[in-house]
Amino acid sequence: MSDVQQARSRVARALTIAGSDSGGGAGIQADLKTFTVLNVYGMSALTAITAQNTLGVHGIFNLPLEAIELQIDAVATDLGVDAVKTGMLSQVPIIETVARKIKQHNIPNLVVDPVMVAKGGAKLLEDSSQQALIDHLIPLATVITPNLPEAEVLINREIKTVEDMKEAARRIHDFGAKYVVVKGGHLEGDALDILFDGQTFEQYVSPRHETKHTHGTGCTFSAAITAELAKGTPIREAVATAKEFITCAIRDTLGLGAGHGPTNHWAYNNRHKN
Ligand SMILES: Nc1ncnc2c1ncn2[C@@H]1O[C@H](COP(=O)(O)OP(=O)(O)OP(=O)(O)O)[C@@H](O)[C@H]1O
Ligand SMILES: Cc1ncc(COP(=O)(O)O)c(N)n1
Repeated sequence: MSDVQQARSRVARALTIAGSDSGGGAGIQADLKTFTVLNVYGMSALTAITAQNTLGVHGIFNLPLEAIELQIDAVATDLGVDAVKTGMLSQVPIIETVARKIKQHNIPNLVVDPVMVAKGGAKLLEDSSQQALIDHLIPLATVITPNLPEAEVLINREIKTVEDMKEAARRIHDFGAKYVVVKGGHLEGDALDILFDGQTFEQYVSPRHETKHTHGTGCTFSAAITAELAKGTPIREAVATAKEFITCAIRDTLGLGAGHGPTNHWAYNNRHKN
């Protein structure tokens, strides 16, 4: 086996197809930091550039479809991809292009984070694009990871209780995703997430940390699932690791910025040191 072949057989490779967050807390930047901490080689295909900090989104610049296609082609045809996640895909043609490319390159282990609105309230997915997610991307997904407002939009129904979360998971599973993780970060009480495989439910619970520094929690959580799937970790364990990763990242806050600050991506590796 050549050096290159040996390295390829050792290193798990993950691709994030998402928007850039200049503040580094969410989007591509959060994903690549998470991949690195979990010992996975990270690659990116940018869909948009956002001018963003902890106070909000100050500008959104979608990239041309050709730029998105060529980035995916470049990494898939040379470096190889063991798992891929999608984040901010704001317009219908972007969603269609990304879905087509994932199919064309037969990229395994697709994690769809159906990003719709930033913490500060800025829309990152145009309303007209919601149906395109359901039609084109969710049927390809190994896992989809909606937060409560996203799940409500997808099923057009309010979610107020854990039973509602389970019903949402059932309905979203019917759209064709193999696994659904409904994140309960937006409910009160413990931070409870639910994994549904089409038959059984698994719950992941952690204490809620009272903090405003939760910018990018969803991106980081789904990136951690992606990294674990890239290594071949089974889904239940992958979600458990992601839950521990995000719990540490929220708990050991960095305290950056005047608004919703980023989480601490190093915290997971430091968790046994204190
Ligand atoms: N205050 C908190 N304390 C502990 N865990 C939390 C807290 N807020 C969210 N979580 C956990 O973080 C993960 C992400 O959930 P959340 O619902 O915040 O996603 P999100 O809204 O998509 O995030 P974002 O939009 O900020 O990227 C979940 O595992 C959730 O349970
Ligand atoms: C580029 C990009 N992708 C995703 C999010 C969502 O993260 P949050 O809801 O924490 O603002 C974001 N703000 N920016």
